[in-house]
Amino acid sequence: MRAQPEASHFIAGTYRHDDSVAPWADIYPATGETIAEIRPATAAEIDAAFTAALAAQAGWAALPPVERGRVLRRAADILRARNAELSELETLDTGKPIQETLVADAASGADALEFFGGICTTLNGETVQLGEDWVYTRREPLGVCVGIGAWNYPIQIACWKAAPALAAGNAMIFKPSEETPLTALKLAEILVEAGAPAGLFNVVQGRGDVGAALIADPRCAKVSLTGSVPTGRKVYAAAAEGIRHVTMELGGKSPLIVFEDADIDNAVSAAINGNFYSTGQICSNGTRVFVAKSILPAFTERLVERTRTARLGDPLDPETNIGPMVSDTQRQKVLAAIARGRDEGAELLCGGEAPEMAGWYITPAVFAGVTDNMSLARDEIFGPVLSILSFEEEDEVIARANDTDFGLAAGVFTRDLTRAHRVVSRLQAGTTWINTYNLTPVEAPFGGMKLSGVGRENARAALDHYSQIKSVYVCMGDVEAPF
Ligand SMILES: NC(=O)c1ccc[n+]([C@@H]2O[C@H](COP(=O)([O-])OP(=O)(O)OC[C@H]3O[C@@H](n4cnc5c(N)ncnc54)[C@H](O)[C@@H]3O)[C@@H](O)[C@H]2O)c1
Repeated sequence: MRAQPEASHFIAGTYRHDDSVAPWADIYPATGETIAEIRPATAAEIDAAFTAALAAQAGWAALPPVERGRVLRRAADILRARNAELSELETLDTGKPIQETLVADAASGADALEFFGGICTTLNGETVQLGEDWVYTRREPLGVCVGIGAWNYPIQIACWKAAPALAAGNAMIFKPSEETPLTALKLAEILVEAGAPAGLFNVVQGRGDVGAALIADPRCAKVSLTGSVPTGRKVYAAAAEGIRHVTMELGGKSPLIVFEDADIDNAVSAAINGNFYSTGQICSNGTRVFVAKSILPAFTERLVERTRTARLGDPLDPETNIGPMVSDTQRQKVLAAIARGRDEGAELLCGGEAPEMAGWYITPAVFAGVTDNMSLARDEIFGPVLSILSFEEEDEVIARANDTDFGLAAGVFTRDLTRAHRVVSRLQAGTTWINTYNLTPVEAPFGGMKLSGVGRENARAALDHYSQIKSVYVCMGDVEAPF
């Protein structure tokens, strides 16, 4: 098997698993070939992960921040040095084209480790003067944090959670998605190589039941989930039992609004990036493309013409820009959403087919004539399906863009400076773009409003979500009492 790790879990600095547990097959989505066999964690392995994490965390939190930061920055350097091999592994696990994984996955994880390795030295409290007396605050770690990942950006998600968690002095137990178990193990190896104490970052494998067992453990101080809204509801409820801290990075149905004065080619590029990158398996995708009526024909023609040039194929070929879906299950869900869209009366202008080739491919689909109540405009599809809706007025499009339970992201294309800021300020979304789409640098907070989530990843904001404030009142005089 091409990508078999030494064992399924990485706990207390070493690989291990219980041979008596039946494995599942980890499959390369482009061929259906089994590339590794992975075993779910047992209760004893989950216990070992908490024991190791707790033991490592106290000493780690006591280090001067600059020393913690140095370890994270070294890990960033190792990730970058191994980018080619990590990218190939990520492509095998997810089916994403190598031209994407080389630039967007381990590379973005390295950015997170470098960024949080730098700013953890600034995680300070404040002093509040109260006459003679004063209060100072300390930003303290939470303890052992649990990270649970989705399958679309496995190593990026692991790094986006581990980097701020460790920077703030916590330990982490990370459970990757069962579809993509491999690269988080590499991150665990690399952190140890960079100088992190054994047990600081552990990886345990499994499905939802293992995730649930991690959250239920009384030693879990926080859970950060990247996943769908239905899973988010379960994880949030489980976390509530133990009053754990939470970060929820959930799904979306985001609007991309193209006004009549937009640069049409740039807007088309953004629509392509915001719908078909990673074969459409991106939470923040702008799947509802609202186009001003006056430019609808020009925009649609250009979009379809360019979408037809997409190159499906072997994800390891550098020329391929559309890989397969992550699993056959996901492909079937997307094909069903496409069929429903046609039944509801939307017009399929191109794509939306499962080509006759090995692997779980779907050609990128563009629908026109989509209206607000169609399932295409309401449900998160999580595949290469773009819907065009037309609009006439600014107020109208803002109201329609906000008419969704999700609120992850939104984009606006216009050359009118004041309109751009005015519209963005009224959109109910946590991550927004003006004249671009889906750029997520580590320096910018990322996360959702409404059902799309709670808390933020990246930027300084993430450190707040991995630390808690202690206030210390300092009395400089005598203590008065009534008797
Ligand atoms: N907002 C973001 O940052 C972001 C990023 C990527 C993906 N997503 C979302 O993720 C979804 C696709 O990923 P997916 O199909 O892997 O999501 P999913 O919700 O099916 O699974 C996510 C993770 O949760 C685990 N899980 C499932 N049930 C659980 C339970 N009861 N307790 C604990 N853990 C449990 C799974 O094993 C997996 O590791 C989409 O909805 C997408 O929008 C969000």
